[in-house]
Amino acid sequence: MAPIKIDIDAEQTEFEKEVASTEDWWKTPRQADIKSTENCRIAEYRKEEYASSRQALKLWNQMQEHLGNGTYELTFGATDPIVIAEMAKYQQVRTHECGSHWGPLDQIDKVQTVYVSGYHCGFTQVLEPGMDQADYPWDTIPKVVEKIHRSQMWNDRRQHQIRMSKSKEERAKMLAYDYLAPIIADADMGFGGLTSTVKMAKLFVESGVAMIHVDDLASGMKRFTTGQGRTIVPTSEYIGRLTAVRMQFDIMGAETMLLMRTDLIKAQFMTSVIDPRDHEYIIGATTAVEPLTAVLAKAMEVGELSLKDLVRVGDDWEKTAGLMTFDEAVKAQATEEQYKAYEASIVFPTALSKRREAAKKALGKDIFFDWELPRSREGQYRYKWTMKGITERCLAVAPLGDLTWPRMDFPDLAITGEIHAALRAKYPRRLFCFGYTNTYDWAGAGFSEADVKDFPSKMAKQGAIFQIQPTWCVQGIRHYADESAKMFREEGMAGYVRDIQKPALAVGRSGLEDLGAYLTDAFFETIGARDGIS
Ligand SMILES: C[C@](O)(C(=O)O)[C@H](CC(=O)O)C(=O)O
Repeated sequence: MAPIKIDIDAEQTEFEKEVASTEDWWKTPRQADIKSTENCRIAEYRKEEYASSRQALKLWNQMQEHLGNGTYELTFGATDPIVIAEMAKYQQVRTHECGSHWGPLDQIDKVQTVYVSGYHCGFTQVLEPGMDQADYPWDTIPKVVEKIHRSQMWNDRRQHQIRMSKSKEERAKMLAYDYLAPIIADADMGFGGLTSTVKMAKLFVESGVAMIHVDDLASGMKRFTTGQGRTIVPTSEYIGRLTAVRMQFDIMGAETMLLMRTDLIKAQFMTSVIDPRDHEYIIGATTAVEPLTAVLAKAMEVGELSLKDLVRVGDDWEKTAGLMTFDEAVKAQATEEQYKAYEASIVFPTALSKRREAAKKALGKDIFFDWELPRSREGQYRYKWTMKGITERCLAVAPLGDLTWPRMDFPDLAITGEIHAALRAKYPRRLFCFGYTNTYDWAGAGFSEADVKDFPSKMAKQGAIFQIQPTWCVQGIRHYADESAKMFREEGMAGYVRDIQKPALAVGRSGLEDLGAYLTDAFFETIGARDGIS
């Protein structure tokens, strides 16, 4: 291929125009709360028009409305286009007669969006299924989002074709649905190195996603049956992941939204102590015991130990190690005045080395504290989650994205209230997410049915205007599939006609029009292909 001739001055003028337009874009209301990366000088910068931007603006506007009205979006996890098409029937009713005008605000109800769960995709959308370890290829969920978005666009076209084949009088009697619900997808921890995070962010924009969430979990270190569930990465690594996404969205000029999730709540481990912002929360031994790994190695010499056996050996070791944070170790040995003097001399973020110096100065002696001794066989450091630690981390990354999600698998308005208030003290328009789990025992925790009904609106009043039940796509589908399989086994077609076909046809859900029978035939009419019969 022969090189092209470039007018250097014209090229420079065009690039400066692009830079100027990016800086103007960053001043729009949608972008105003975001600290974009100063990357628009990156030569790769090319602002394109993306469906992702259209859908992100739609989602952002929905959120502004919820923020203004004290309402909230509550949706559930799904990946099947048929499920997602049915979800659209519980969204605004749009009448084509008034263009793309949405139904009145009071018609905005829940289920205005679609959530794509990593937990679900890691089992159903991959060649090799598995538990929610986010160990599947990083392009798995972007491809699922693209499939969903294409099906939404197809349904929108199909619906338009049917409607415009009818008279105005007939159309006035027909319901129309907004199939183009914004899609929010689980981007897990960004999938390893920062370049894979950048590529994943690019693929998500090109897939039509409206928003993704990225968390601070360590890759592949979740444990599900031993109670040692969550390992997180240092604050610096978390910031790196989110900055990689922010940079890629900025390079593309995409309006795509970023939901920043932290799994600090109930986290027990951290992969590294490289960031002094985390030192306050790292747990160490305060007695000169053998390293835990040496004790575990000895225990394993006597024979095969299960994970739970190893946890038990670890629990026994803990009783001798005096595990606590450095501040707790100082407090245990200081007088009230000495501890006050110690606290007054440390400012955030204070590395352990500085804390040791401050303690020696305040107490006149060294404090024995060794965070290496409790390290696990995978090298994890012990971590103590605190409200202060969560708030610090959420504040550190807030300007990089749109919403904050301090993930917790138990509904506690006191915890979310404190964290959300701390964020809003600095970022008054901060929006939040809350996710529900499929196993929480609401009744056992004292919630009445009325409490459960009211919980989402109470959470919304704290700013969590985006709420998800991500695992309906596993628990819900299993439940209905189980019922259907049982019905087929026990009653065959009689059960199918009674329980599925009759109620479905009663509301016109034959499946034909939903799968495009009219549109396909319209192709034949247009192409003029005749098979000699029709
Ligand atoms: C939201 C989530 O990331 C998902 O993959 O759906 C999971 C869901 C769950 O485990 O309940 C999560 O919250 O980690």
